[in-house]
Amino acid sequence: MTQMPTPSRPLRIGTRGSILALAQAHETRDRLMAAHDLPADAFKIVVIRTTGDRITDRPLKEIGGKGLFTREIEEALTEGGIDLAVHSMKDMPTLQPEGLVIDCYLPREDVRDAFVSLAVASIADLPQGAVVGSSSLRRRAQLAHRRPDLQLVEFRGNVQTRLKKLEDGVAMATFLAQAGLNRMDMAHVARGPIDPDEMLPAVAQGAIGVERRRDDDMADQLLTPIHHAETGLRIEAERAFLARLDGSCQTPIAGLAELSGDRMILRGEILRPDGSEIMAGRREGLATDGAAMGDDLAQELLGRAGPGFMQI
Ligand SMILES: NCc1[nH]cc(CCC(=O)O)c1CC(=O)O
Repeated sequence: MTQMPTPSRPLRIGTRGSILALAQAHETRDRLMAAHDLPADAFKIVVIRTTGDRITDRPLKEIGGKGLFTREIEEALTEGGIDLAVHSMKDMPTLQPEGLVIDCYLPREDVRDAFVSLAVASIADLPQGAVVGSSSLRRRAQLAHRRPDLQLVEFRGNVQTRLKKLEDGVAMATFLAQAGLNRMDMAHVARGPIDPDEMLPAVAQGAIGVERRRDDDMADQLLTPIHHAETGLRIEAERAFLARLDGSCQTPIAGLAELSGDRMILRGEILRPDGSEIMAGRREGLATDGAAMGDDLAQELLGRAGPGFMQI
């Protein structure tokens, strides 16, 4: 336990207001309380509404731009309205604004996608031509690649909205991150996680990062004992892979780093949005070399794909 100065005011933790985001903010607060033996009222959770929360009637890829779920939160952090920001790393742009840094990661949850259906137990059990709901470019492309017979429809909204759509017969199945379901105690709504060999997850899926102002030494000291180093190494590798590819958020990208002792295996893939083509590869090396492995793997895939691949 570190000896912390008694804060003269509560430490403000910024988050989105969704049930999942609040669960993540509370987990962060609880870990900080335990690490520093601080009471709950040493912290204040501040809910911030983002562009992605406001616009619910259009697919996110149409709204475009990076950081739909994070921009307003980062602005509040920069301006000093909050002291920490808790993020799903999956939603984070690869670069943080000047003056902000993410160097604290909580232990990663399940990285896998979950299959959700009231009718069938798995992708393989979906009948020919079945309708599947997803607005994720990656999941749509991966599914189209595996099962070109399926019909894809846009599906947005929170878990409840999506389950209602399944009940109403809008689609026979959909996908959610297993991590989000676990954190909301809602794993029972899914049929179970999908093996990454079948559907490679999004970069940083299941990982929570805590952002702070770079020059805020108090925040740095607070966060150091709750940082999970293994998660940090994996996210560093996956995000280096993403950063090299990231020219357009219109390209389906998947990536997953796994550790075995001091070794890391990084898998990555890029797909055509219609699933007609996939470029996949892997790197193995020292866990501490993840950033170089990610960058190198991305360059290999870009080279194999050729210049036209990343544009639609
Ligand atoms: N794109 C929204 C989003 N951002 C993070 C999660 C889930 C939690 C996580 O991956 O950490 C989700 C929902 C989902 O994909 O089902």
